[in-house]
Amino acid sequence: MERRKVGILGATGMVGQRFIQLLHNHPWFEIAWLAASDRSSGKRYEDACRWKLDTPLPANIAGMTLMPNTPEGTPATELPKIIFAALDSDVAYELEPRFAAAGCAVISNSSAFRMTSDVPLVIPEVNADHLALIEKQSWRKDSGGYIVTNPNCSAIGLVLALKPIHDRFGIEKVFVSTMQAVSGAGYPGVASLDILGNVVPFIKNEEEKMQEEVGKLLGTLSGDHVAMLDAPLSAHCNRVAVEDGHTECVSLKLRTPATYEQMLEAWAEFAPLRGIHEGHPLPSAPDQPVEYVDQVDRPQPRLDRMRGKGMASTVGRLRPCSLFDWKFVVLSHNTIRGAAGAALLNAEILAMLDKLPGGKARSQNVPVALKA
Ligand SMILES: NC(=O)C1=CN([C@@H]2O[C@H](COP(=O)(O)OP(=O)(O)OC[C@H]3O[C@@H](n4cnc5c(N)ncnc54)[C@H](OP(=O)(O)O)[C@@H]3O)[C@@H](O)[C@H]2O)C=CC1
Ligand SMILES: N[C@@H](CC(=O)OP(=O)(O)O)C(=O)O
Repeated sequence: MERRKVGILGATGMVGQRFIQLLHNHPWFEIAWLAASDRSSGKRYEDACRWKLDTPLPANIAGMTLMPNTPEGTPATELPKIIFAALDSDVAYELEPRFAAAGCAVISNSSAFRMTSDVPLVIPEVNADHLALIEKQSWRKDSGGYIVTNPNCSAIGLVLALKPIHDRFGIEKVFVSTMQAVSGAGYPGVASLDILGNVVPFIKNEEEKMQEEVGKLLGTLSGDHVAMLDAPLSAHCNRVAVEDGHTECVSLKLRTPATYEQMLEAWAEFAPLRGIHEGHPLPSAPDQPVEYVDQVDRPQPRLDRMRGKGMASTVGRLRPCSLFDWKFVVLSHNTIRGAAGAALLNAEILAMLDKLPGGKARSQNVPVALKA
């Protein structure tokens, strides 16, 4: 089957590189267009980018020329209708709407529009029904284009672990303290003299983003907006000297009591995309979105971040909490499940729902709950 052409905005950055890695040999999508800042425009990708991943830069990408970063900079017939965006939020704020207005599906990583009422903030296993909001966007009505976002990298791992618990027992309040990898700050990111042998107890805007995004992700779609989850969350966010993988210590108060076995059962049985998997797999979806590890000293970033090819959220150390009900540790890969892999999964579910511009349905077998 012919693959759909896609573009990457911010292709030279940490998340842009992950997009290239994850899209290499993707069964549904093919990279046809790359752009970054004006500094990079017109250069060959291998000359503009400092490739930082542990797999080789694909040869077909190395020689591609970076295009201007506006839709007008590329002839309309050559501009892909699916754009993965990995831009800093101030740049995204300006550029993403221009691509949506030009008829592109903008699958964004950035925080710029996550909390905008008609923009879906989506983790497919958690709230795929929120994708219906794209139909409320003026770009969609005018040109067919739209913006869909994935959450902050710390919010994603946490919400995957919270969702099955919330569905069964209800969440009343959450306290979370993070230990976030340096790759989360992009490249070159945090200076080595600031982070080596050190912990930095501040990441700009991170605590605020976690607090509000969790409310939207676990909220309820109500017509043209999402009614936020009514449960307070307090976050402490810290930068630690880890390369990849965000670790989070979580304490939870539930609305109805749950036993240890019931908590583990909720995580083990959480497989909302499995029905879709059976006939028409989403290529990037992990079979088990939340994996529980029994060992007393896990999860650990180096040992557990690649579970589910970097798309699983790993939970461990479930134990009673003397302040709330339960406490545990969550780990997820910040540039795969927390960024490029999350966006790719959003694009895959949009393809399956036949919502990508210029496409045709991947499946006749879309579960009723997802028929947005
Ligand atoms: N790293 C992570 O773990 C996560 C990151 N994110 C978000 O993803 C986005 C990208 O992050 P990350 O890849 O880490 O950042 P980087 O700093 O590594 O990369 C930034 C990218 O944006 C490009 N860029 C910079 N200025 C402009 C401009 N004016 N116009 C067009 N392109 C521009 C850069 O191009 P050039 O090389 O030419 O300068 C580069 O490709 C951010 O919004 C970030 O918050 C989200 C979740 C996790
Ligand atoms: N701020 C995160 C990464 C990130 O870019 O978050 P966001 O996508 O919300 O801007 C970190 O430093 O680890």
